[in-house]
Amino acid sequence: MAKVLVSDSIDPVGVEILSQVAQVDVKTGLSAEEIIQIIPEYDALMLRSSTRVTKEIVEAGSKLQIIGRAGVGVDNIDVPAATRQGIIVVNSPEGNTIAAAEHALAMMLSLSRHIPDANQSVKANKWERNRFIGTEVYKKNLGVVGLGKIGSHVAKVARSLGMKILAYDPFISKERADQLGCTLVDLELLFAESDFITLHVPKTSETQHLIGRETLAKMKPTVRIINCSRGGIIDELALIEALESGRIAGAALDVFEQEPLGESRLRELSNVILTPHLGASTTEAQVGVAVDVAEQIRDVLLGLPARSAVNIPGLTPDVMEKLRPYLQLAETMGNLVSQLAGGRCDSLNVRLQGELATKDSQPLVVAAIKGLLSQALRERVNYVNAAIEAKERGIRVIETRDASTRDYSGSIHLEANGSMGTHSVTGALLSTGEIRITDLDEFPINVPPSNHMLFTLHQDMPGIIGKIGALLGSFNVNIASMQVGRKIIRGDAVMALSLDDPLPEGLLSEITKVPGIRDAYTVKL
Ligand SMILES: NC(=O)C1=CN([C@@H]2O[C@H](COP(=O)(O)OP(=O)(O)OC[C@H]3O[C@@H](n4cnc5c(N)ncnc54)[C@H](O)[C@@H]3O)[C@@H](O)[C@H]2O)C=CC1
Ligand SMILES: O=C(O)CCC(=O)C(=O)O
Repeated sequence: MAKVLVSDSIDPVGVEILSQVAQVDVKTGLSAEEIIQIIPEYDALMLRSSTRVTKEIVEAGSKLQIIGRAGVGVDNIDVPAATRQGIIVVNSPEGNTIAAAEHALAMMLSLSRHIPDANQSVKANKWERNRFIGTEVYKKNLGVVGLGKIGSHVAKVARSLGMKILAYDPFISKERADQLGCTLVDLELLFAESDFITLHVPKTSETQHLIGRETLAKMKPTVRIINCSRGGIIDELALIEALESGRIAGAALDVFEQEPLGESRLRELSNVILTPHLGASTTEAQVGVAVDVAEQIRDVLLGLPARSAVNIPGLTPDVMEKLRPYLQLAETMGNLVSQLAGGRCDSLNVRLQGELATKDSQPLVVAAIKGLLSQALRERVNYVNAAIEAKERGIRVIETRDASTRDYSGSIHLEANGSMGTHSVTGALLSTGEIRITDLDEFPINVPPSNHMLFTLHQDMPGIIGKIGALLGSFNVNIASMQVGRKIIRGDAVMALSLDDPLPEGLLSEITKVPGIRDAYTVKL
């Protein structure tokens, strides 16, 4: 019989479901070393946010088929390590949405009316009515950073409280924001104009310290900040300083850079409310996430696909086998075109060409959408939810198939319309299986994708390539390869450069100032 280790406390209904197919051991509070000792016996691991699934744990789990996170964020699991080991990682993308949104709203109202302090005062036999003068949220600006599932629900409820919602989410269309009654603004404006700011973004390298000393300095002195997303999105030390100096009015935190919260000056501040990562802690959410994840673990142990795998597509093995090399191609092209078009795309045209123009190549469309959304949703987007996510974000996906062949037996052409205009790319595979970008904005090129890329649209004229090379050199950026594509001599052309180093800040705008350069884009693949 299969064995499942449940390493954090989950609702008993989850254990019941798992017990249908496996022996279930609930062992909470184990250290990493203790988990490493016992994990080789287990086929599945189920956890919440307390267990940190490190690379060492993953590598010790020689029998592990699946790791289930009873919640949304998988930042406590080394997903790349699990993927390398062929372990499916699943989560519950929606099970605790309402709970987390309601916690953020409760934190906002508690802050504005001093509920925790007033409660303590009455319990200490005091009656301090003048000490707890609050502030109304009605007609105030609420800045919502991250307008995904939780952020959207917060926005909806806050609107009914009479608040004006300013939202920042580079991956959400204006139409979707309009539907929610939110005004999409840039982060600068959101920070400057908000009376309350609530964070609902995943923890990524982009969101790490999204709020820090510099950004806090731009906020109103009356602003109150709520963080029910992840610790580390706010620079805790900078926040403490801003609260201590009265630079901002208050903060309510459910999540921390270190959990459980250790020694911290936060505990001494009267303008701060702290909760111990309770966002998902409602009876309903705990049942929801436990059922959602336990069912997926049960299914995978029975050899069935998982519905919310964050790292492995839930495709049937035979389709997967046939399309595998092209899935990566479609995903890379989706990622590339999303970065060229700007995050907020409202349409994606997918043209499957040559031998890919068949009915069962549908997963390639999904893979292209997954790539398109990967900048916004990271590991949260998968082959199962990509199409729904695109629909919810107001992205129109148009598929066409063209069986005629050109230089390659099969190729994928994508065109996306986003905040930086309409851009297109085509990609194909060499006989070795390597990916080539064969067309950019209808200009023929032939370059492999690489980690750091620079694309320019320019006028084909003598000296321009040298100028770009010299400019990059003066910033110590090494060029790995370079290609130019043009249709007519001295007409419009594109340049595609693979770089060994990321482009330093400010260099892109210098490039666009070079005479003859019309546009320049950096891309990370
Ligand atoms: N405190 C708690 O107990 C809980 C915390 N969470 C946290 O809340 C986060 C959000 O959850 P959901 O709304 O379900 O996720 P979601 O994926 O539906 O929404 C996240 C949104 O953030 C946006 N985003 C990504 N990068 C961004 C950036 N750099 N700037 C602005 N927006 C960006 C995405 O476009 C997306 O719309 C989760 O990642 C998790 O870390 C979730 C549940 C419970
Ligand atoms: O398991 C929990 O209570 C935390 C939930 C959470 O942070 C998440 O779902 O991302």
